[in-house]
Amino acid sequence: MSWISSLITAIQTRRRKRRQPDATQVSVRERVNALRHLPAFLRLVWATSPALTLGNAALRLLRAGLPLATLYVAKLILDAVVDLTQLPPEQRQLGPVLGLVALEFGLAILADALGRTVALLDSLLGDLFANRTSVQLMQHAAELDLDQFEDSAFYDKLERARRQTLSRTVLLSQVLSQAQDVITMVLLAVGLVAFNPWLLLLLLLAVVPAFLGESHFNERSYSLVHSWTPERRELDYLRQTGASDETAKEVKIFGLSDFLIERFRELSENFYRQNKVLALRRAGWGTLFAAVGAAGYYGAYVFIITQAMHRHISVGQLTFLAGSFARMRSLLEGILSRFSSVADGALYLQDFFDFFALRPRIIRPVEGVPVRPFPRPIRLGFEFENVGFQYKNGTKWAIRNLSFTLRAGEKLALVGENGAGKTTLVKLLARLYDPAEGRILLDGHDLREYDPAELRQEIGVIFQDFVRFQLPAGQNLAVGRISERNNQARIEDAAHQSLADAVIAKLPLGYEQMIGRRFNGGVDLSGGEWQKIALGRAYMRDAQLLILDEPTAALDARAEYEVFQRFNELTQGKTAVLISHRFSTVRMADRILVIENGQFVEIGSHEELLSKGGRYAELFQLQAAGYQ
Ligand SMILES: Nc1ncnc2c1ncn2[C@@H]1O[C@H](COP(=O)(O)OP(=O)(O)OP(=O)(O)O)[C@@H](O)[C@H]1O
Repeated sequence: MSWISSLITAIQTRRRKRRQPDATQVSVRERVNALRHLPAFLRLVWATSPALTLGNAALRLLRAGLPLATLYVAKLILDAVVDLTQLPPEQRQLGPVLGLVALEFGLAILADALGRTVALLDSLLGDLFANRTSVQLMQHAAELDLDQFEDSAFYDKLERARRQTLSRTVLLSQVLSQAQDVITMVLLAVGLVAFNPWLLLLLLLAVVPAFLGESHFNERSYSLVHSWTPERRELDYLRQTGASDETAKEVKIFGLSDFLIERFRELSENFYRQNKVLALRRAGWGTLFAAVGAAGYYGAYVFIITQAMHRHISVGQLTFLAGSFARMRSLLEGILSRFSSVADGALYLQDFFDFFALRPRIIRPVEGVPVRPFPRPIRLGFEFENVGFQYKNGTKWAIRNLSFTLRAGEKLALVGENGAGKTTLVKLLARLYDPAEGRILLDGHDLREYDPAELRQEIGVIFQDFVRFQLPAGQNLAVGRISERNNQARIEDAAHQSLADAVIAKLPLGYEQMIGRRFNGGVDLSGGEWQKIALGRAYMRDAQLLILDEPTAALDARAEYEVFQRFNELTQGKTAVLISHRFSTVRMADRILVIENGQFVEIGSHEELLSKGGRYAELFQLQAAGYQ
């Protein structure tokens, strides 16, 4: 049911929060500022493949000079033909003209070949770049702290960074094409300025309004998309919830599809309406600016024709100038409108770099300096000293003023009602979070003095909401110690200890059988069978502290009894924490810690606590009465 409650919370938060469209708009300055990310972006591209980047740049440079060369050869051809027509027929030599035509033909072939090669290099480089950045994204996400994942602003950032993988490869070819076109433009401009500098001014007047219009609308469009990130996340969530194997059962039983579809429709139509207004205005203004551009072009054309009529320029020059003016106009339009999309892409880069700028807080105390080595074996154990912790998005303390000792080698059971703080305590032990108050000591030293990676290696935790990996059965166990994934004997041993061996024996392909429904040929397991597999992961681990957080809730009574019998035998001398709501399991522990509302209530052995007649005794009798 957790997905339903998160959906309802999401909807309620959305409704409470009346969005102010202007608050998220991106200013021109921000867009231009975002261009500062381009050097870092190009460094990433270079690091992806220096050879492809260099090859691409060199070929584009060559390609940039071709339009000018082609126009010039065309001018030479026309002038030569006009000259020939002035001569008597017997003196007309076609040879030089044909030579020039052959040259232009060669240039055309070269331009085509270069264009294709550049496109090929772009796509190869783009693919490599997308792969590399996706890997980096995953690597960085893996380094971040758990509470960063629980923050919705972080999630939006992650989603934007992830979504933009494809557009970053588009941005790459846009930036490179932009550089190429600017070079072509400068070369053509030199020719135009030499003839008449006013033509250049006319050209700018024709194109700049279109550019400003284009950037304005791009900006609005980015703002709209940006401000809609949470809603898009919700749309994805609704789409997935409405049609996925995981939710189908409850959606059907509770008749939720109309509720989900209605919400989807409401959100998507709202977005459509806002987007439509923008698209219509963009199309209207775009047409107007294009007309201004055309007027500028034809004005210049008339001017050049008059110059030719008065014989100030030759026919060859006429075509050269008209051709280069037309070419420059389309180049300039392209450059200016691409400038908007490059600035747009650069804004997305900001999300990308913002994501990479997030730093985890739970790290080795001082990078590079040796940290306190993890004790092998643990001598004294763990000590909670007035520990307090509140979740970032929590409204109250999940744990407060908690002090107790988990002695080395003891089996400690945690007892408390739902929401008492048992799982939170375990997460603090594994340093998925750090306490906000007090401290946790390991053998007398603050847990923060140890390397968190080493600490986690020494701790094996199986959570109640363990992950059902869509992997073959053997690999699903091996995730407990992934470096041993090829050690079949160890996997089978772990399966035997967690009773998963009997489950796997029934699978058609045994340890090779894909489990879970997502992939072809996958076989799903029952809740209890999955738990046996997950428990096996604890035995794959060679940890000094084992924590089982209600991993047996779905097991039948006999299986749970057997699991814990084995667990006791197999963890002789090891420190262990068990969380269970079943007192038949809890009583097997050496000591039991009872917590309520995140606070210490009592600690002692089953017998001690029973004879004390406190909270534990009360809960125990309550459950025992249920069985009578
Ligand atoms: N990620 C989270 N963000 C915000 N609050 C949380 C989060 N996880 C747990 N809480 C809150 O912290 C408190 C303690 O939760 P915890 O999961 O530790 O309880 P528990 O004793 O393990 O409960 P259960 O027996 O139901 O598993 C609860 O009030 C819970 O709502």
